This record gives sequence, structure tokens and C-alpha cells, in this order.
Amino acid sequence: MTLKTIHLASALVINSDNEMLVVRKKGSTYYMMAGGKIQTNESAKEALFREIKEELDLDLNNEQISYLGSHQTTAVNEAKTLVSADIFLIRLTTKSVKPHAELEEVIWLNQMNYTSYQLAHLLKEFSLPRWLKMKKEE
Ligand SMILES: Nc1nc2c([nH]c(=O)n2[C@@H]2O[C@H](COP(=O)(O)OP(=O)(O)OP(=O)(O)O)[C@@H](O)[C@H]2O)c(=O)[nH]1
Repeated sequence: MTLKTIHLASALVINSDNEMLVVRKKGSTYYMMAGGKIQTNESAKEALFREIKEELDLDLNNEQISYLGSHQTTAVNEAKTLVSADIFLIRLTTKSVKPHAELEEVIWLNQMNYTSYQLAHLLKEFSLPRWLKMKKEE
């Protein structure tokens, strides 16, 4: 069986209380990382700046963002598809973030609520353990 691979730039977004931001796109039941497909002639970081502007209407600067690593896993909402993502850490000083473009919902996860949401594999496998470790070290 041939699998398609989608190349993504996505973000583990945290605020000053170490809450983690997850988004739900229209028509999706999964909560996932903000971000999206990397277009031709665009670096992963450029793609992420563009997606964060489109989805959350935020203008990022280089000091707020750092590279965490890459991860490949099964895509949600797409049959026979893998996602291969470059994942960045974004630190926000504001909690006031609203959904734009194709987003339906934006949620800040904390210690109390994070088990209540169905998370996309990419988020569950890569970001969740890192975020939980960050919280332990608080
Ligand atoms: N942003 C994001 N997408 C994910 C994650 N996990 C995952 O499987 N995906 C899948 O990756 C795909 C991203 O495609 P998209 O269509 O939302 O991205 P985009 O906004 O760049 O698309 P478009 O410009 O073609 O409309 C979706 O099928 C989404 O379900 C994740 O954590 N974050």
C-alpha cells in the first residue's frame, strides 16, 4: 500500500502559565497543533509564520520561536496518509488568541483539562510528552 506524505510546519505553542495551545479545524474532531502544509519555495519556519498569521492572526518574531525537531506519523482526517512535520516551540505572552481562517476552535490545555480532548497523533506523540516534561520542571 502506498502512503502519501504531507510535509507540515507545526507548533507547540505555550503561554506564560505553561498552558499548551491546541486547535480544531472546521469539520475535524481532532485537536492538533497550529500550522499547516509547507509550500514550494518556502522554508518550514516561513510556512509556520504564514500559518500562524492566517490561523491565529498573530505576527511572530524570531525571539518567540525555536526549532524542536521533526516527527513522522499517521495523519488524521486523511486516509492512507502520513504527516512529516518540522515542529517549533512558540512562546506567547498573550492568552487572547481567537480562531481564524479554517479554525473552529482554539483551546489552552492545562493539567486539569488535557485528558478531555482527542488529540491528533502528531501532537500526542511529539508535543504532549515534551509539554508534560516542561510542566514537571516548572
Ligand atoms: N496543522 C496540523 N495538521 C495536522 C496535524 N496532525 C495531522 O495529522 N494533521 C493533518 O495534516 C493536514 C494539514 O493539512 P491542512 O489542509 O490543514 O493544511 P493547510 O492549512 O496548509 O492546507 P491548505 O492550504 O491546503 O488548505 C490535515 O489533513 C491535518 O488533519 C497537526 O498536529 N497539525
